[in-house]
Amino acid sequence: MNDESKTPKIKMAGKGVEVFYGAKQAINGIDLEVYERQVTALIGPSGCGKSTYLRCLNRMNDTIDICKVKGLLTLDGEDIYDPNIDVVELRARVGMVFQKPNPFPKSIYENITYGPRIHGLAKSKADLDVIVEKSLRGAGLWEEVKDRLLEPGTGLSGGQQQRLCIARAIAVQPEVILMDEPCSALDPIATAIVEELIGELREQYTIVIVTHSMQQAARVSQRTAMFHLGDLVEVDDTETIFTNPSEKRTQDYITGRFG
Ligand SMILES: Nc1ncnc2c1ncn2[C@@H]1O[C@H](COP(=O)(O)OP(=O)(O)OP(=O)(O)O)[C@@H](O)[C@H]1O
Repeated sequence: MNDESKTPKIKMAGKGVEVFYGAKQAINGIDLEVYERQVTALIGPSGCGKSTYLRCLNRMNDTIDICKVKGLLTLDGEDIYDPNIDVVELRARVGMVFQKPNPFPKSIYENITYGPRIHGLAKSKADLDVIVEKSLRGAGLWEEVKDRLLEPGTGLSGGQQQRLCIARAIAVQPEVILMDEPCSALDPIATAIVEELIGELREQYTIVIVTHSMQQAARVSQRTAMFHLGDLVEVDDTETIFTNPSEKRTQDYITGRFG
């Protein structure tokens, strides 16, 4: 093993991150690093700020009027809240998959091609065809939909729709994929398929996932960050968090004593 394989690169970092909704503080000054090509899980009881923190990473909180973000957040060392940052481009580099599958009310094909079109990633229909096949294969959906690409995305099953949303996210060649409880609306079989997919995606992408399921965090992530009441309680290798956490609050949460 060379040094590089031992020390993963920091892909995204937060330093002193505070988030306010009006006068109410939801994140109390968090430092958190996300390593490249790893899955980082954000866990903690309801309302502790997991989704709020996740949304800081691609400035999704900008869409909420009363929300103010302070502190430093970087992507490859670059301040993503710098006024010169193009937010549309940032959200292509840091894509997002939501809790409820939300395909556009358009065909499977158009769901995938919308992003690449607006980002100018394709010059021709042939280019788009390649992107569609590659993205659907990447999301493990190609075999199931290749004969019905012009049918509405909303006609797919819930699990297929979520994989379509993952395909849509990867179609614009992101570097980071944020997932906010991506399996909470899925049945156990669809959940297992998406979890397996997350394992494959991390070979190419950096992933940050919010999950309420301890088992899911343990299965899919390499690092786990425990949140409580707007604080980062601790962050460590997933195995350490689940077998030997440093903090009592983490121990209590993972053993079901609160939350
Ligand atoms: N749009 C909003 N307007 C006002 N307050 C908000 C908004 N979104 C979140 N909050 C508040 O911020 C705090 C953190 O919420 P957040 O959704 O980030 O927590 P969470 O850990 O993701 O919760 P859950 O697990 O229930 O999804 C909560 O007190 C919540 O009520």
